[in-house]
Amino acid sequence: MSNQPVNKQQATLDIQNLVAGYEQRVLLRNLFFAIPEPAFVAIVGHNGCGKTTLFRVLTGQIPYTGTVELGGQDLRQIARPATAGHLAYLPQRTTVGFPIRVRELVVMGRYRHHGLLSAYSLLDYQLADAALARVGGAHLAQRDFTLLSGGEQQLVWLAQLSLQDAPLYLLDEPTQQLDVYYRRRVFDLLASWVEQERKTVLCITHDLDNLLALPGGYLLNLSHPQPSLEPLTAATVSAAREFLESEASLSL
Ligand SMILES: Nc1ncnc2c1ncn2[C@@H]1O[C@H](COP(=O)(O)OP(=O)(O)OP(=O)(O)O)[C@@H](O)[C@H]1O
Repeated sequence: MSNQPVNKQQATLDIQNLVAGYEQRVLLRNLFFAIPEPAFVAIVGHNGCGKTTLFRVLTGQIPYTGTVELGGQDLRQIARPATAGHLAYLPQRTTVGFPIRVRELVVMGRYRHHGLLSAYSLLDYQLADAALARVGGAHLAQRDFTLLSGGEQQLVWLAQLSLQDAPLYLLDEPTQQLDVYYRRRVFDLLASWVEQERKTVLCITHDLDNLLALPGGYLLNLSHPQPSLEPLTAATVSAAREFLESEASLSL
């Protein structure tokens, strides 16, 4: 296994004939897609169709057949993709079991520059404050993270994630617990990661309404019998909604 430095010019993902699941249950069947340029990709589909399972493949947590390349490198050759800086991952649920100030948690997004528990510099804290401000969470900086609401905690994780500076971001329902204002704000933030920082953002979401306002990208419907990347437009989002709302799509 090698952890070669990430080539930032190849911030793409290439998946060929991916098959993955659990024991007797195959959830991802012969999946093919390639993201040639930094882009926003909305991953939609029914509960249990395999969206998080795809992220478990990409983060090296479960076995698979087929090939997956991150930035031109075979995923099988990368020991821990997140630790090595190839990607940053925000799971659906993340808990912290001890009291910690929000600012201290956010600054840990700089861990690859320092190690998780080493001393962070003034610059690191300035970056952490700026990241919190960008998600609309500046007022939370001195609060105890464990006492925040679920939505406030989600904003803090997004701020921490933005400091990780990886070419590929995997977000599992990042707006799940947020109110309507912050949902819009988070999607705008993700769009800015693509446009201004040239990141690729894979975002699992059931929030189809907010996808309509995004400036572009792709849609991947994993409930479809043969999922493929489609351009993210009002027409494709409406078609995906119609498909997912139909009784027939559940039995496919
Ligand atoms: N470790 C496991 N062993 C066996 N089955 C599992 C395991 N983890 C998940 N599953 C099952 O695999 C299926 C797909 O799970 P996954 O988390 O990928 O769904 P999802 O598309 O992300 O759903 P949701 O929208 O509800 O989050 C589910 O039925 C789940 O119960």
